[in-house]
Amino acid sequence: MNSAQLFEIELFAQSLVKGAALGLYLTPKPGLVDMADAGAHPDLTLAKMEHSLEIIDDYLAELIRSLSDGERLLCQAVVGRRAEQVMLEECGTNTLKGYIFLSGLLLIARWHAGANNQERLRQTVARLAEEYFAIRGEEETNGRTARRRFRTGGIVQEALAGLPALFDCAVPAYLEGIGRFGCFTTASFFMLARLMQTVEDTTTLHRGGTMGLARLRRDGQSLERAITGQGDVIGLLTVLNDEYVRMNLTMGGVGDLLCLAYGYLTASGQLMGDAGGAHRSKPQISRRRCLAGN
Ligand SMILES: CC(C)(COP(=O)(O)OP(=O)(O)OC[C@H]1O[C@@H](n2cnc3c(N)ncnc32)[C@H](O[C@H]2O[C@H](COP(=O)(O)OP(=O)(O)OP(=O)(O)O)[C@@H](O)[C@H]2O)[C@@H]1O)[C@@H](O)C(=O)NCCC(=O)NCCS
Ligand SMILES: Nc1ncnc2[nH]cnc12
Repeated sequence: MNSAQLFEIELFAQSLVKGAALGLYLTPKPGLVDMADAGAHPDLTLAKMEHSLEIIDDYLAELIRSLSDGERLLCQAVVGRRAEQVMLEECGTNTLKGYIFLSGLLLIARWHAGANNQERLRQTVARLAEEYFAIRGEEETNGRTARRRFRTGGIVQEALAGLPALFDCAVPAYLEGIGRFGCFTTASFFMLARLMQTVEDTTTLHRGGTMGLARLRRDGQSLERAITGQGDVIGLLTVLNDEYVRMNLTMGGVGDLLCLAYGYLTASGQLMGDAGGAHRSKPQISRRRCLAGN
């Protein structure tokens, strides 16, 4: 390992931490913690989530140490488990459990894949996930129960398939949003809308069953329609958040994948649509269509 490689992977890790912060601060998000409230998570606060960002930062740094020491995946899995425990002990609850796994897997894959090549990265994620789930002992988690009960793949299938919700859904949606609306916030809600329509979120299934997931899909469609039809997007999201709080409905998997997409977009220089191949030109910022400017 040379210093350029180390510098690159450290930048990648920083992007993943930044991604988690961007995902957290996007407001409003139905059911999730944001700057306005804790959504349908009475056990969470913004301060606890912010503390989780520090834990993620330390955890990714520890993963880099393990990788640069040439350790095997099994050791990185131990580092991940430790981070889950630290989060439980210091925050008193699961804050970003899914993100610990997803960001760690993507970082490890980036290390092994070398260059910033999306196809190679996806294949490496899938290969590592296969290796990881072959050695991992099963435990009784909400996710496992939901996967069994609702015959769904959840985070396990997402990882084994090379993160399609990230590469086929969230990233293209964000870039399409930037191209169409020229606005970070609108593109972000567009990405959120698509994720809501796509992710097999086991936290939603655990809280609300198949009806809950169907509701998420419908709300994702309504959100997309509001964005493309220039409706009251913030108003809609605020109403949905109130309803999710009342119904005890959430979408932790969508939240994690939103954070991961921001992280990947940052790392690949595409967050502002101004680098990374397909989107080299600066977006045309139209204040009329930009929610942030309203
Ligand atoms: C592989 C593991 C991540 C274990 O996963 P499993 O599904 O068995 O366990 P869960 O405890 O359910 O955690 C999975 C979390 O993943 C998020 N998620 C859900 N669906 C998806 C999806 N389709 N795609 C991606 N991600 C998804 C979700 O995380 C968010 O929700 C959390 C809140 O969840 P929970 O505590 O269940 O919610 P509540 O309803 O509040 O619970 P109760 O109070 O009712 O009990 C929140 O933290 C978000 O992050 C799922 O929770 C894994 O544990 C593992 O193997 N880890 C190993 C170590 C590691 O990370 N290694 C890294 C490198 S190898
Ligand atoms: N903002 C958020 N609130 C609750 N769980 C989450 N998982 C990922 N992001 C989240």
